[in-house]
Amino acid sequence: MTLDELRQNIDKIDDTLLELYNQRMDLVHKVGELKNTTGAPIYRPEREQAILNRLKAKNKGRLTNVAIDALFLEMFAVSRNLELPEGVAYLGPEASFTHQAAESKFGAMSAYLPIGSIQGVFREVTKGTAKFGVVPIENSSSGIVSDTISSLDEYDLKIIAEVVIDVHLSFATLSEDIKKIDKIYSKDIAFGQCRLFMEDLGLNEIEHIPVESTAKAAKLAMKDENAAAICPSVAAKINNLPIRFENIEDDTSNRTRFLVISNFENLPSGDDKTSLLVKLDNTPGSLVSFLNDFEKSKINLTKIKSHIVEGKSIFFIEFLGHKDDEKIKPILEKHADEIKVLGSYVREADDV
Ligand SMILES: O=C(O)C(=O)C[C@]1(C(=O)O)C=C[C@@H](O)C=C1
Repeated sequence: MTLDELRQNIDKIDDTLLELYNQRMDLVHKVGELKNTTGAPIYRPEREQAILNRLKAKNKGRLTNVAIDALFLEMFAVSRNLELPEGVAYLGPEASFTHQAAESKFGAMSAYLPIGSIQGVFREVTKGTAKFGVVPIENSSSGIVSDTISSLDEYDLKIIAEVVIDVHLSFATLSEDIKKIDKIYSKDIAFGQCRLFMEDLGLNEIEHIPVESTAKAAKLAMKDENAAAICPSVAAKINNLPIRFENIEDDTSNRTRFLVISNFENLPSGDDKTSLLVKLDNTPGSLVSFLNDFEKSKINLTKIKSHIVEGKSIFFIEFLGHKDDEKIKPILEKHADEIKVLGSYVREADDV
C-alpha cells in the first residue's frame, strides 16, 4: 500500500472511532443522569479497573497493556468530565510532581486547582471546592510525607485511589558556566535526593536555598544568571529555563506514591489495598496483638510506619484486601476504637 492509501484507511478507521466514541459517550451520559438522580459517585475506579482487565485479557492485537491503559484511562477521564465536571485540587504549583500525578489520573480535560499546602488540599475537598484531592504520601528515598499522615488523621476524607510516578530531577540554569553558579533553589526533599550529583560537581559548597516547590525554584532561577534550580524537567520547560543535566537524582529508580482523596468509598474491585491509621494505648505488646489478628487471618500487611502526631504515636498501616472483605471486616470491627479506616482502593503499585 502507498502512503496515501494507508492514510485513507486510517481516516476511515478514525471516522468509525469517532462514531463509536460518540455512541459510548451517549451511554456514559445516561449513566451520569442516573447517578445524578441517586447521588452515586461519578468516579468508580473499581469499574474502570474491571474494564481494563477485561480488555487486556481478550486483547490479541498490537496494543500493549501500557498502551491500553494510556488510551482508555484518558477516555474514562473524558467520560467522567462529561457526566459531571469535577474539580481536582492538588499540591501545587503547576508542573509539580503532584500535578503530573493528578493529570495521569484525571486526564487533560479536568479543572485543576493548585493549592499551596497538603492541608489546604484536604480543606478544599472537605469544603467541596474540589471533588478530588491529590497529595504525595511517600517517596522511595525520603520516606513518608508527615503532613499527609497528619491531614488524613485530622480530616474525614477517604483515600479512593493511588498513583505512583517515576520522579526525575533536572539541573537547570541560565548560566553556561557551572563555576559561576552561587546558589541553587529547590525543595528541601529534592536537595536530599541529589547529594551525589552535587558532590561530583562541587556544588555542595555554594548556597542551597529551600523553597516551597521545585516549580517555584525554576521560576526563581530564571530571574538570576548565577542561580540554578533542581526541578522536574517540565517545570524548567514551562519557565524556559535551560536544562543542563537530566536524571540527576542519586537513585534513578526514585518513585513517589500519591493518594487521591474524596468524600466517598469504593466498592471492592477484587484487587484492593486498604490504609488505616492505628492509635494504640501505650501498653507493651498492644501493637503485636493487633498485628497478630492480621497474621492469624493470613492478611498480607504491606506497610507499617510509625508516626508522631501531636506527641502521640500512631501507625500508618496498609494491607491487601478491601475493608468489607469477609476475613477483614471482623478484625476492623474488633479494633474499631483504635483505628481509622482511611479507605480501600484499587491496588496500583507494590511498594515505592
Ligand atoms: O460505569 C460507570 O459508573 C460510569 O460512570 C462509566 C465509566 C466509563 O467511562 O466506562 C466512567 C466513569 C467511571 O469512573 C467508570 C466508568
